[in-house]
Amino acid sequence: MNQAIQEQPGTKTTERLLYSPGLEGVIAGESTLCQVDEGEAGLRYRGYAIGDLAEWSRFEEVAHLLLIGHLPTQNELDSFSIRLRSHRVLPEPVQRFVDRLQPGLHPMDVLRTGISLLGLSDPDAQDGSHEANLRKSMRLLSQIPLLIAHSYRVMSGTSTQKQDESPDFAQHLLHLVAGHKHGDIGAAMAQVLNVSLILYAEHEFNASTFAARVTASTLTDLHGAITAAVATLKGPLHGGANEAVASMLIEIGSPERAEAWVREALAQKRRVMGFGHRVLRQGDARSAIIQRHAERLSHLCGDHSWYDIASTIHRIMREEKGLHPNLDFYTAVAYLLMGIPRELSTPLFVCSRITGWCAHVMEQQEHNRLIRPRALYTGPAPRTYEPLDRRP
Ligand SMILES: CC(=O)SCCNC(=O)CCNC(=O)[C@H](O)C(C)(C)COP(=O)(O)OP(=O)(O)OC[C@H]1O[C@@H](n2cnc3c(N)ncnc32)[C@H](O)[C@@H]1OP(=O)(O)O
Ligand SMILES: O=C([O-])CC(=O)C(=O)O
Repeated sequence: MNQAIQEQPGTKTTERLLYSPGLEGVIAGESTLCQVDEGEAGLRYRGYAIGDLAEWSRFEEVAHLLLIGHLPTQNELDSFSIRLRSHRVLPEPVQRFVDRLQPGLHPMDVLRTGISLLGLSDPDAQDGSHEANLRKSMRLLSQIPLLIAHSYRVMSGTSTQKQDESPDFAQHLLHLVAGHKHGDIGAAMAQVLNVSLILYAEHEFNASTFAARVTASTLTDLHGAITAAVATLKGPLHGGANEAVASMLIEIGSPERAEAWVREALAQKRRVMGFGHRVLRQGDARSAIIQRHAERLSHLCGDHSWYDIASTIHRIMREEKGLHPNLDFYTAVAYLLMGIPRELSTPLFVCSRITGWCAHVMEQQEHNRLIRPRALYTGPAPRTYEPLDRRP
């Protein structure tokens, strides 16, 4: 038994087992994918610092790092990108599902069901080998943006975008979800989206990844594990927080209203979305990176209002609660500036986290042990069974 865990506040030991509500502080498995550290090292993917990856890489390089295991050479990146582009098509049954969607559905629910359907059409559906899982992961990485964009367009009754053949993942995604963006501002938006995809790609045993690993640990299929992960990400305590932050910024509307709004929320003991973290109690290294990009994009767009509302909330939360923003907070500012519909904020998270999820599913299945913890029973003491006709 791990001594550090025993010392966690709120943990109780039963006769032989340890209990930590919400599994806080529990090491639930091993992983080579990512190191979450609040200290100097910050966050690292397979050993590489998040700051370096965000500064220098294309998202496809990070996807290659997580899925294949190393940063690609130029040749490897070219063939990885060509493979991704070749998968930019939705299978017929999925396209039919999309074409019949009605307005009013949440894009995360559509995505969850759509990914499950993609599993039915996948040519490797019945193959659970590592090679097949890698092929499925690559297909999902390309199909998910199309699924999100096409279904959003059907549900909102907007016209179909002209096909964008850009080889660059972030540029293609921006075109799909926010339309064509021209000139320097378009290039800057694609660059910030690229950074946000890198920051969102992986974060060890967060709730959605853990859900994927629990599902994968029964040796079920990859699409099933990813469907569970998408359902888990949707909640506002996890990935759904980026949409909730966008809603909050829109509701506040102008920088002058921000301080009163957040003080009122705190007075009513409401949670302010985009703040706090189960593990990163001293701050989220990713937040400072996306904040810097959101501020730069505000200058370039000549629109400071979202950023100013956000920085006022940030100041009050620090002063009043000592809480730090997490990755979702300033990401919402960047996405609003890009013209991304707020309901697509969490689906965009999926476009990136699919890499981390798939890498975890493969890692889990390669060193599998069924994930099956215990519960601390708190129900009634043993009692006598009364047959139906003798119950009062
Ligand atoms: C990509 C991601 O998934 S990052 C997380 C995204 N989620 C959010 O932004 C939602 C808002 N944040 C939260 O709800 C929480 O901070 C969580 C769920 C992320 C972490 O929660 P926990 O580890 O369970 O923290 P916990 O609930 O113990 O909070 C500790 C204290 O901080 C307070 N607190 C935590 N987050 C917030 C918040 N966002 N707003 C106001 N108060 C908060 C709690 O009320 C609690 O105060 P108390 O001790 O006076 O009761
Ligand atoms: O680690 C977590 O609990 C949540 C998070 O920041 C992420 O999934 O990126």
